[in-house]
Amino acid sequence: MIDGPDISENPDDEDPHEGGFRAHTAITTSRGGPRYAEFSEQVRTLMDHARYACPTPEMADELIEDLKKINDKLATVRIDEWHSPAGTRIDLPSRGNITLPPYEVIDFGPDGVTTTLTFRDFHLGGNAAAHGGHIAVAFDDLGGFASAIAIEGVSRTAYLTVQYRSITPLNTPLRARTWAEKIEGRKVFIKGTLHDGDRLCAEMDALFIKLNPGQP
Ligand SMILES: CCCCC/C=C\C/C=C\C/C=C\C/C=C\CCCC(=O)SCCNC(=O)CCNC(=O)[C@H](O)C(C)(C)COP(=O)(O)OP(=O)(O)OC[C@H]1O[C@@H](n2cnc3c(N)ncnc32)[C@H](O)[C@@H]1OP(=O)(O)O
Repeated sequence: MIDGPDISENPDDEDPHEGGFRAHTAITTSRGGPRYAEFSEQVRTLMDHARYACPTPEMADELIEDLKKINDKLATVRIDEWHSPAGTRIDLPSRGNITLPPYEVIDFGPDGVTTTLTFRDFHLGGNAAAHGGHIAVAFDDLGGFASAIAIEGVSRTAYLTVQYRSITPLNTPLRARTWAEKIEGRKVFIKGTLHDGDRLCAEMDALFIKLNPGQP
């Protein structure tokens, strides 16, 4: 174990979860192999292009065949969620989880978590701005991160409110910050901000509940 949240350094060597959630914060750097970062980036680029693509019927025919091959290949290496690299690779943006908009951790500790977060073409809401749902997704993960640091354990979101203050641009490195404002028993009150330079794009107010051992 290392200092900080209840972290398992060898999540493959033990029962990796209790109830319906991880018992520990699983951290890895080698799952998926040395080129897993490039693999993730190619998937993200595919998602970005697909969001804006308007293929000709002929190209759609070709793409469907190509994508079927890739999906068939990926299906052969599907494993359970507890052992998948996605979400545990702390050396990669958003811990290698392509579900999340990519963020890079600048700093984390008792004062919270600071990251550089970039919404990409895939996260388009409209008019070159990020979709509000994706902003909430980012806040949920970064809020969970700040909560994990604050309580040195695993928690789950009870509520999460976002105030959208100004347009959140795509393909622009933004500054996201989350921190625990107050802890009352199992209740962890988390705040968050998202800035484009000095401009406030969004704010978060959330409650995370520390899970009891074995809680589903
Ligand atoms: C570069 C280096 C990096 C190093 C990395 C290191 C660490 C990484 C760390 C961490 C990993 C990062 C991120 C974390 C990942 C993901 C975060 C996303 C999390 C989620 O995406 S998670 C999915 C969405 N989430 C749900 O799916 C929840 C569904 N739900 C439930 O599972 C239950 O509902 C639950 C468990 C929430 C509570 O249930 P429960 O039975 O345990 O507790 P109970 O109901 O007794 O409530 C206890 C007290 O909270 C109050 N309370 C409860 N709910 C409230 C509400 N809504 N509003 C106001 N107060 C509320 C009660 O009133 C009571 O208060 P009081 O004690 O005062 O009476």
